[in-house]
This record gives sequence, structure tokens and C-alpha cells, in this order.
Amino acid sequence: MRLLTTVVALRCYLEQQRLLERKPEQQGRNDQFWDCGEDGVASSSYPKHREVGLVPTMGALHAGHLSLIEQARQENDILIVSIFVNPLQFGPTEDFQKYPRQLERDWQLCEDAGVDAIFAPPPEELGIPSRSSSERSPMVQVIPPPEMTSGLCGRSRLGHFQGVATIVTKLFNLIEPQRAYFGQKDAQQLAIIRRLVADLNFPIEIVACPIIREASGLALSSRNQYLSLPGKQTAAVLYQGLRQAEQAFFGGERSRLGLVEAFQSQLTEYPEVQLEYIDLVHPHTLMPLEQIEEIGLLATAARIESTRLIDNLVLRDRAPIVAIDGPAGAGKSTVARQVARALGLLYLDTGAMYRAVTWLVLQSGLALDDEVGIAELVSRASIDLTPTEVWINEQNVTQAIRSIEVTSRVSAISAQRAVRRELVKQQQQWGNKGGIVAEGRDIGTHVFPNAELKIFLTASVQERARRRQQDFSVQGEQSVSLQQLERDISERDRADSNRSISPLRKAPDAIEIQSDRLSIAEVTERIVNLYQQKVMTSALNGNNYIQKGQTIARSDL
Ligand SMILES: Nc1ncnc2c1ncn2[C@@H]1O[C@H](COP(=O)(O)OP(=O)(O)OP(=O)(O)O)[C@@H](O)[C@H]1O
Ligand SMILES: CC(C)(CO)[C@@H](O)C(=O)[O-]
Ligand code: BAL
Repeated sequence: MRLLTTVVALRCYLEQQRLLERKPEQQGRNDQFWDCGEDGVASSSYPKHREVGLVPTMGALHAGHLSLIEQARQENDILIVSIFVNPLQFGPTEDFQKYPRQLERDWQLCEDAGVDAIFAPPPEELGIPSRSSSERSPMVQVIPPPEMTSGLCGRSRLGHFQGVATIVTKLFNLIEPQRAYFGQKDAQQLAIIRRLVADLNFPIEIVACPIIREASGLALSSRNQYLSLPGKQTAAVLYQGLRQAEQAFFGGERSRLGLVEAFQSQLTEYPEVQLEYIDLVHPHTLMPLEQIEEIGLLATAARIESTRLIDNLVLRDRAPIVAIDGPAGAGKSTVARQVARALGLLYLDTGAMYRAVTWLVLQSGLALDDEVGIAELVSRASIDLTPTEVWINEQNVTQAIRSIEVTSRVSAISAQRAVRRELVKQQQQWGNKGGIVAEGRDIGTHVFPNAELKIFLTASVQERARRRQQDFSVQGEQSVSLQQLERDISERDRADSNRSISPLRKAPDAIEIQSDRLSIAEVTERIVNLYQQKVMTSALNGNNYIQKGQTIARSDL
């Protein structure tokens, strides 16, 4: 791992790294046979250049930062962590001087986490005066829309988000990452950065990572170091207040007033908590909400022992989403269809969406490798799914997408980044409505990270080979030895886990179902039961979360 402290060294390092070949395990299989997964995404879809992930931080790293680093590590070839206590975002009376600086400890944490390089320049290296407060800096700055900065933390931290937007823009220009990772804990910052990327056309995917908390519920934060032990215990009341509001929400409360009162009811016995604000806004626009229609962000800031802490909770009023991920051959699409049917939810047939786009490309006459033309076409396409039909641009293509011509080309099309980006966006729009079951490789980690129920459906390589051989014999196809099938499946798992587009990953909060000795009907029944447990418990008291990483095997059922 490199420690880079100057722009010249950073630029040299990145030029060097980007010229390197992608590691063999990330170049997919030698053959160019497009092997299409259930979700229609080819497992041999690899960009030629190495991809960079950036995790911007101010150091004093903790498990919250490490969760961003871990996700970035899995999704990128090159991982850069910036550590820069940014003078521009601290007010003149804030804790710029006091802010914890622990570079040696941070270095070790990053080294252990597999970070490739830390970028930790002194302020002057970035042309920033090393004193706090953005007002006095003579440099060009980035000013977010006042509607996004005037409320919540912006009310008491004048110039803060201008400082954040400016330094993040500089980091984006210097590092040019494909992905940048931010925590949901800083919800207002996250919304502003998403808007920055959209308005200034940065070709960067902003990945939002869930809040990592102490066992007490207190959100991890570098400033927690300022607190005494009793202070930390008291600070947990912020989360208790948010959960009280969430329970009110599950009980039908949708008004700002009602949710704020529920939050404040938890603070009455803690006069030492100096509440700065509790407010309900839209999580993307940050506009104040009097009532939650589909989604709301309940955000708070308070001082405990003179330490300013923030926290928030996103409240969604939509039917639940079931996300089923897992390796090829685990039976995800069959199970997903049956779960959707059993629960009366819509099966979001992501494979059919890729097939519909492929059909459209073939109809357009565009060359399959004309990625620019296809990007234009797909960005204007509108796909509609019903339980029994697939439409694209108001044409019913339910039968047409199953043709051999489409089937033989869907992998090449689904491997194109613009196609995947557009279809993930459309899938997420379906997700806004809720009430869907979707399956694939990164549904619970990337497409629907807030799905209410995440399942990781898997089976041993041996079992999947046995099932595949059984399918071949039923289809009257030439039999392949179990040993060969096992080798192919192991190779496929490895390639799927390492590919850059839609890598196979198990979400930390996914429930693993090992189906070696379970029938499709039994797996379906388990998922239906889990859904009903989760949804019913949510409706009753809102504190139902199934333990992370819980594995359910036959013996446990
Ligand atoms: N508990 C957490 N869970 C998830 N992400 C977090 C958490 N704490 C910080 N982050 C994220 O880490 C990134 C760097 O944040 P930063 O270095 O300011 O740490 P911090 O803990 O937020 O410090 P501070 O005490 O200044 O709030 C930000 O994107 C932030 O949202
Ligand atoms: C994003 C950031 C690193 C910019 O200084 C900072 O605001 C933070 O740590 O959240
Ligand atoms: N993540 C918090 C950044 C700040 O308070 O400046």
C-alpha cells in the first residue's frame, strides 16, 4: 500500500496502476463464450481498463469507514482512501484543530483492509489555506443549491457543505474514480454529493453505505472519541428516538409532527441532550416534508457533553422488496417466480428486461458492438412488465424475446455498461413502488440495498452439478461428466464473484439458505415464511430485524 501526499505522486501512481493489466482472476475465462446468467448479465463482461474506487474520509478511521472500504475493495481493481481534514468545511468556532488525526493507526487499518493507496495531502498541496472556515479562502469553490444546504446541519454550519462540495470535487478531479463511497450517516452530505455528480456530470457512481452502529445503536463517528463513557451511553438515546418514530411510522403515523413527537418522547428523561434539530425531509431533495407519501428522511443533530452528533433514519411507505442473490444454478429464478406467486408480488424478471433491450437493438439494425448507438437507444427505451407480459416502447415482446436470435445475443448486449446502468435504474424505479421479488447476483447489495428481505440462495458445487446433469438428461442433451460440471460451476462462481459488472456478493444482512437437501417447494416455503415473519413483525412493532448473516439449513428449519 502506498501513502501518497502530493498531487504529482498521486497522478503518477494512478497512471501506472491504470496501465497495468487487470488481474487474471478479474479477466474472466479465456474463451469468449458469452455465458449468460439468469439475470441476463454475461459472466465474461469485463471492462478493459482497471476501475478505481474512492473512499473519501477525514481519518480517525472506525468500523463505519471500514464498511465503506470493504465494499469498495470488493467492487474495484484499485482502491484509494483519501484522508484529509478539510479546513473548508469547518466553521471558525468548530473543532478543526481538535479533530482526531491518527494517520499511523489509519495506515495500519487501511493496510489490513487491502487498500492500495492512501491519499493524505497537506492542505497547501491542494491550494487550501490550513485554517478553518471557507469564507476566508481565496480559491474557486463549489456552491450547492441553497435549498439543500439551508436546512438540517446547514442551518448551524454556514459554509460547511460548500467546503464539502469543493473538496469532493477536487478529489473527483484528481482521482477520477469510477465509484465513490459515502455513508448514509451523513445523509445531507450524501444527497448533496449525489446532486453534485448529477449537475456537474461526473461519470462517477455514488455508492451509499448503511450506517454502522455500536451495539447501543449509537452511530459510529470519529467525534464519538470526544465522549466520556456515560456520554456515549446517553448518546444512544438519539437512535432510540429514531426507532420510536419508526415504530410510530409502522403504526400508521405519517405526519412530521407525529414522528417528531415520537422521537422527542425518548429524550424527555435526558435533559443533558441538547437537541439542535429533529426534522423530516425528502432524502434526495432535502425539501421539508409535512407528511410522508412514499419516503422520508428523519434526521437529527444534538450535542452531548458539547460533542455534536448526527443520526438519521429513512422511512419508506411501500410494499416490501424480496431480493434473492446467489450463484448460478442455485435455482434463483424458479424460486423467485414461485415466491412472487405465493405472496402475490410482482416477479421482476430482470433477464426479460435484458432480452427486451436485445430485441430492440436487433430491431433497430444497430451493430451489436455499437455501444454508443445502443446507449442512445436504451436510454430512451421504456420497459413494462406485468405478471405475464413484457412490453418495450409499448410493444408486446413477450414471445419475441424468447427467440433463438435474442437468446444468442442477450449476453453481448447485457455486458454493455450503458445497458446495465439504464436497466438498473429502471429496476430501481420498479423498486420505488415496492411489492416485488427480484433475483440475480447483486440485487441485495447494489440494485435494492434497502430490500426488506434479502436471501442468499446457494447450494454446494456438487449439488448444483448433479442438478445440471439431471437437467441435461431431462432435456435429452448429451450428458457431461459430474467432474466436468463441477469444474465448470466452480470456475463460473469464481468468475462471477470477481467480475466488475454485477459481481456475485452476499449482502451482510442477507439470510443464507443452503438448499442441498431442500426441494424448490421447500425453499419457496422458507422464504414465504421469512417474508411473513418480517412483514408481520414490522407491522406490529417495527423492531424485527432478522440477525445479519443468519444461515438457515434443513436442520434449523
Ligand atoms: N457509522 C458510520 N456508518 C457508515 N458510514 C460512516 C459512518 N461514520 C462515517 N461514515 C462515512 O465515512 C465517510 C467519512 O466520514 P468522516 O471521516 O467524516 O467520519 P465521521 O465518523 O463521519 O466523522 P465525524 O465525527 O466528523 O462525523 C463519510 O462518507 C461518512 O458518511
Ligand atoms: C466527505 C468528506 C471526507 C469530505 O471532507 C467529509 O465530509 C466526511 O468525512 O464525511
Ligand atoms: N462526516 C462529517 C464531516 C464533518 O462533520 O465535517
